[in-house]
Amino acid sequence: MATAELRDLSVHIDTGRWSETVLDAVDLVVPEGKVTALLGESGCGKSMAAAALTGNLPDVARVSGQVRIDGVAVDGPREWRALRGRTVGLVPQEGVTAFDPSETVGARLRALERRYGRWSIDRACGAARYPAELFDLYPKEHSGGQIQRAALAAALLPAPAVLIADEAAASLDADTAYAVWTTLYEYARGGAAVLLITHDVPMLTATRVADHLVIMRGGTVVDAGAITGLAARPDPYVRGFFHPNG
Ligand SMILES: Nc1ncnc2c1ncn2[C@@H]1O[C@H](COP(=O)(O)OP(=O)(O)OP(=O)(O)O)[C@@H](O)[C@H]1O
Repeated sequence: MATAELRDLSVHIDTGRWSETVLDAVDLVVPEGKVTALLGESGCGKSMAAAALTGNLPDVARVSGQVRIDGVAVDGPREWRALRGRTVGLVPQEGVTAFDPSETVGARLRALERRYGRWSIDRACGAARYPAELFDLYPKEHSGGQIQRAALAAALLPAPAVLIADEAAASLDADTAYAVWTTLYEYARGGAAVLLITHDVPMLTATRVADHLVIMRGGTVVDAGAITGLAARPDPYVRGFFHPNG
């Protein structure tokens, strides 16, 4: 198993049309055996943090600081290629981006099962609540919630030591979302480092799946701790997540 970390990580993006510091000196630790939840307003850099932790930053990004997996700084596409799958897995915010559009989801899942020889398809699809009846469909033929669950199954098949789930339950009904959150909790308890990016604070507070919460704003980490401590903060931005009506 492995811990994933961002150390003093800054990411600057200059597309030519505009330029922005999307992560600014971010320190973030995702420890093994635990669920860490990442919260923050839309556009504050949560998905960029997920991209950094999985070696998926845009090519145009200028990066300083370190990404460490299991204490070792990772740099360069070759190193990331070696880590993806078994060591680091991502459930992307848009599940469809986890798949090749020209291949059915079932074909992709079967290929991952063969390639890694870790979890079985039945186990991964059961844990992700992805029904086998959909195997013959292409990614675009799925609903948002269906392809999100397929993306979770795909990420679980290699049984990664670090699993980053970017709004993995966002398009799901409450019961299915609860089941997916339970899966992520149990997966962490099996020893993995799990980062869960979410806007669903009511589910977070109701389930208590997260051992630790990290709060971002404007590309920086502004606070971190357990739910009870954070919910009692005087800072209106932090407090607002837990008491939306004041
Ligand atoms: N591929 C990209 N290229 C350039 N800039 C990007 C790219 N993806 C995101 N950004 C910019 O990076 C900043 C952070 O975006 P990010 O997707 O990390 O936000 P987020 O906190 O995940 O938001 P949300 O909750 O809405 O998903 C935004 O200002 C966004 O415009």
